[in-house]
Amino acid sequence: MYSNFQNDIYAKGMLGGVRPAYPTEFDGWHEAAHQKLTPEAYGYIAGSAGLETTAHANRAAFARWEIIPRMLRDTSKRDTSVEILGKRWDAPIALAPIGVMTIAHEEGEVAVARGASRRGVPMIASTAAAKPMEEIAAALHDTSGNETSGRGWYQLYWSSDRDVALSFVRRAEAAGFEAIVVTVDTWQLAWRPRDLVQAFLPFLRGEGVANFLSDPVFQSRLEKSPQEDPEAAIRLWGSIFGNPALTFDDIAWLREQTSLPILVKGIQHPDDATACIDAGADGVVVSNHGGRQVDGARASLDCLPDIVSAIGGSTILFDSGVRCGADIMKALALGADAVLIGRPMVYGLALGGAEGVEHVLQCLQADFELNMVLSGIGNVADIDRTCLVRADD
Ligand SMILES: Cc1cc2nc3c(=O)[nH]c(=O)nc-3n(C[C@H](O)[C@H](O)[C@H](O)COP(=O)(O)O)c2cc1C
Ligand SMILES: CC(C)CC(=O)C(=O)O
Repeated sequence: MYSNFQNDIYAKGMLGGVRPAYPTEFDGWHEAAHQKLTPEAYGYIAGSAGLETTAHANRAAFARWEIIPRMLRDTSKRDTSVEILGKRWDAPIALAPIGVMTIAHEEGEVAVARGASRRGVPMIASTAAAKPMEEIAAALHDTSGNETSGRGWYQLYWSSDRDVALSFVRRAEAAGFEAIVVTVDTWQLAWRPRDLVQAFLPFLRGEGVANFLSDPVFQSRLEKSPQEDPEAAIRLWGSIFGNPALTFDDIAWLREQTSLPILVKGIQHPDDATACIDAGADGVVVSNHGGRQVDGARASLDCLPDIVSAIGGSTILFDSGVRCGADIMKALALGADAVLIGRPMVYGLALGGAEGVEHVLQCLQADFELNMVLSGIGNVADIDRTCLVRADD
């Protein structure tokens, strides 16, 4: 039971005089991480596009839904597990793909992988990770210590050099990642004022390009190795990173290249969701990239119900604005199969590396479980639209 964590905290405090090493909710993680991070790293992580209207809308959308807890329902048996793409997850939570995590902590995605596997939470490793995917996979699957083997998916930023994109998929298969998540909303960075005013883009100093620099196909495009001529390697990265020409036909093409499940991340319109499934994807991630791409875009949570109506039965994951157990419950009630945790995890990483990630996940798992059972629901499958009302009704 995840909620044993609550008892542990009280017992350690009252019997041993020890308080938790880190805050236990989002604002606390955010504030403490703000103190620790460099101004540039904080701006990159916390910032969003434009006036950050969409980032705020993501949160406001959660506030427009309210849970009506039901009483006197037997919740003595509780089950937070879900089945996603044929695999059982202990909780409806995975880690969102987040690039260049060495700006938050020196061990970057390796620490994220360790924290995630200790909590049994699947991790989606980003193409823009600061560590090569093989290193992340090794950390995920490392069962030394008391870690259990973790579960990983690979997030593909689809290069305009298709052979590089395919090489990433082949490497992901070989490294044991269990699904490919194609992110389609960020083939170019949006107007991000916090980064612009600090003129900060970590990739240009070689952070977050490890998957490219270590890739044999990428290397074959260079005259000299990335070690011999790092500047030329970064220039090539900049020119082939994203692919504005991508269409649903490419998703259909990818379907023929790999037997791994494919999810398309960054979907906000029900017709796009339908087209992804028609092209052979197994599901989508409803997401506006945490408000980091199209400022003025609709809140991600508000996009969810129409997409569920359009492609219900396919796998539907959700992110953008998930901060606490109640948010997880609301997203599930509106039809998501599971949610992805973004910034809360990054702040945990900044605070304490693998231990900080583990702590944040443990808090979210306990908070979710308690929210669910105290609402009179013993099983994730029973979370549905009847749990919620609109705040303005
Ligand atoms: C610092 C940072 C880096 C990110 N890098 C990636 C990435 O490499 N690939 C990707 O698909 N999404 C990336 N995202 C988006 C997340 O996967 C996710 O959609 C977003 O964080 C959800 O919003 P939230 O953190 O506000 O909940 C990034 C987000 C942040 C904050
Ligand atoms: C475009 C990537 C390199 C990173 C990303 O997804 C982000 O900063 O939101």
